[in-house]
Amino acid sequence: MRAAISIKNISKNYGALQALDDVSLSIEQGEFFGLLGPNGAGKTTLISILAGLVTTDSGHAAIMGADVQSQFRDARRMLGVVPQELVFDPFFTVRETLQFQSGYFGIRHNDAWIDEIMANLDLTGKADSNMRSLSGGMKRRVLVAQALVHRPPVIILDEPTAGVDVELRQSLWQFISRLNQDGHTIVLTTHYLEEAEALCQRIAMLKQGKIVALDTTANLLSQYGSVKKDGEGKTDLEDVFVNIMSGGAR
Ligand SMILES: Nc1ncnc2c1ncn2[C@@H]1O[C@H](COP(=O)(O)OP(=O)(O)OP(=O)(O)O)[C@@H](O)[C@H]1O
Repeated sequence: MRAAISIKNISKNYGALQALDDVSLSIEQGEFFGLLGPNGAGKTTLISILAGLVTTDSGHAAIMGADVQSQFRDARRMLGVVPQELVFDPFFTVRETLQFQSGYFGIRHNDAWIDEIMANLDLTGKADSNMRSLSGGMKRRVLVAQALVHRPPVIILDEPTAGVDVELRQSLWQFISRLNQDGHTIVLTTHYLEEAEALCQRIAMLKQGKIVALDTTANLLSQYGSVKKDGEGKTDLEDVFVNIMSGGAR
């Protein structure tokens, strides 16, 4: 079976800064995968390369077998990206925003699917509201909806729960988990490590542009978790993250 995402020896410099240093990674179809790392580790740069927004200096990446540069259109059609930044045209309504996004992928008459996505994200009541009138959390829901209009098999979410309330986080995770159960490949970046621990089957950790850990969540916990001094209490992904990032991993 083709990998959902294949990344081979990718490096990327911004001037003197090496944002990615020979990164290789394969994410299988149907995985719920976590891409973690401190601020500036290179997560968004990697996602931008996969989305065709940033070019690599060396290496290759493919989405469902389609090269992100030489087969850009095919690769982009296979991918839905929920970006970190809340960027919208303030004059469109929610429905228009989603129709416009469908048009970008050459899809007409997409209203039945748009209605279904909006219902799942509790956006139906806001369908005719202008984007500028929405709260930050509602805008975040529209970003998720936008990523799904063309029914991509692979979905990347770049810190989708930054600054959103508990209720939305939970409904978002229910919806994303259901998409994963339906066979979608999900890649998540987040600084909420308890979310990654609960949701992701496998995790890669980036530090200064390099992959410093790549394993199942269970293996990372058993190999890099701290044994609490009093012998009580469970180790968690935050322990693992701190241990790996401080270089103190066993
Ligand atoms: N367009 C750019 N020009 C110059 N430097 C950039 C550019 N984009 C990113 N960088 C730098 O590349 C490095 C990696 O940034 P990136 O945004 O990929 O990290 P990140 O892991 O997504 O961080 P965060 O968790 O803060 O979102 C950082 O040092 C950043 O300042």
